[in-house]
This record gives sequence, structure tokens and C-alpha cells, in this order.
Amino acid sequence: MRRPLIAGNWKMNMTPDEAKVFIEDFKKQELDSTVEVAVIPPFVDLGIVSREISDTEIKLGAQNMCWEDNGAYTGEISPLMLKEIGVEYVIIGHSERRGYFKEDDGMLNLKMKACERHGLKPILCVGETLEEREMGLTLEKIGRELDEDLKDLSLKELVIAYEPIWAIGTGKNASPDDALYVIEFIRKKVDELLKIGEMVRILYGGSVKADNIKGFMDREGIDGALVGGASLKVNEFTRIVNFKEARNG
Ligand SMILES: O=C[C@H](O)COP(=O)(O)O
Repeated sequence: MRRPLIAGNWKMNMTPDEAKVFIEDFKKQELDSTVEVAVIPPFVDLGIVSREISDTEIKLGAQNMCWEDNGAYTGEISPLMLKEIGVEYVIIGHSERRGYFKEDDGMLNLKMKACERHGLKPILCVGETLEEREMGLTLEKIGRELDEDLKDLSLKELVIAYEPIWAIGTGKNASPDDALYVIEFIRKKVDELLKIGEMVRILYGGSVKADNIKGFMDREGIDGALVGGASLKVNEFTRIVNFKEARNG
């Protein structure tokens, strides 16, 4: 049985003071304990969030990481730094990193290897652009990303987020059936590559909200969600975590 994971990627939002206020409020909410919850704040918020959640079951994630342990990499943050501060999950290859910051699959593979070396759990993001989707290239693109990003790894714990790029921050989510179709492909592919198809948790991400989460979570095979904008409001994010109580949207 794969435990559902709801992870909130704050992206470049919330100062440390705002993060503290958010977590103080979020901690007071009654959260479904069968669901694993992770918050993924910007680097400068990690210290304060880590302290605030230390007496809870909420997990901490980072949005990015360098592939090296230390050295002359101005502006980067190493796996050792993240581990020491209590980070468990690291997003690798979010489409915003691939696009704006030109992170290619070779670099992402090194980052995945750094996760493996340090026992950090990667949330590897894959997904297609609207153009690739319209040209029928979705599976080919994602298959290639998985081949390259997971090369020469033997990870036992891995999370993949299927995030159609056209659905991110647009309010246009993929339909649960479309998401499941791609997620089933990803599961097969991960099984071929790492033999952990049944264990890997595969999340959907892209305009997930409290009123559409249940549609995704009702599909066996969709193991959770990577939530952006809707993770920035305590009430909305709490309702997403407690999706079992929600009506289908
Ligand atoms: O990491 C999260 C995804 O990019 C989804 O963002 P969104 O929920 O704002 O569409």
C-alpha cells in the first residue's frame, strides 16, 4: 500500500516571518493522519519551518539542491546543508528549474545521484508542454526524461510528480483520466529502470485545488499531489490534505 503524499511547493513565496505565521496556523489544523504531508518552502525559510514542525508529523522538503557536497558553487545549497536542517524531500527538475534556469537532464541525473548518496528522497518532476501534447509527444518526452534522469541509479525510495507544464499555475488541470494514463506509463517505465514500479509514489501536479483533488485521488494509481498556488493558504491546503472528506469537484 502506498501512503498518499500531499506536498506543498511554495515556490518563491513567503518570507521567513510569513512562513512562521503560516506554519503556526497550519499546525493547529486537524489533518488526516493517513496522508503524508510535506511543506516545501524557499531555502531561507527552511530553518524556521524545520523548528516549527519539529513536534509534528509534517515533513520538510527543499525546492532544489546542488549535486556537489561543498565547494566553489556560488549561490548553491548542498545536500549536507539540507540534511542537517531536517530536510527529507527534495524537488528535482521542476519545469521552472528546467525552463528558466536551464537545468538539463545530465545535471538532473547528478542531482538524483546526490539524493541517493545522502539518503534524501527526490520528488522528480516530469511533464510535457502544450505543444508536445498537441503533437502526441507526451509519452516520448516523459520516457526520455525518465531514461536520462534515472540513469545509473538504484534508488529504493522515489517520488515522481507528473506535472503537465501547460497545467501549472494556469487554472487548467489535466483530467484525472488523462493524468492516470500518463502516470501508468511512468510506473511501467520506472519498473523497467529501477524495478520499483509498485513502490514508487507518483503524484499529479498542475492547478490542484480543494475542489478538484478528490477526482485525482479517487483514481487508483495517483498517489498524491504536488500543489503550488493552493498550498499557500492554510484553509485551502488543509482541505486538500483532507481530500477524503471532499466531494468530487
Ligand atoms: O510544484 C507545483 C506545481 O508546479 C503546480 O503548481 P500549481 O498548483 O500552482 O499549478
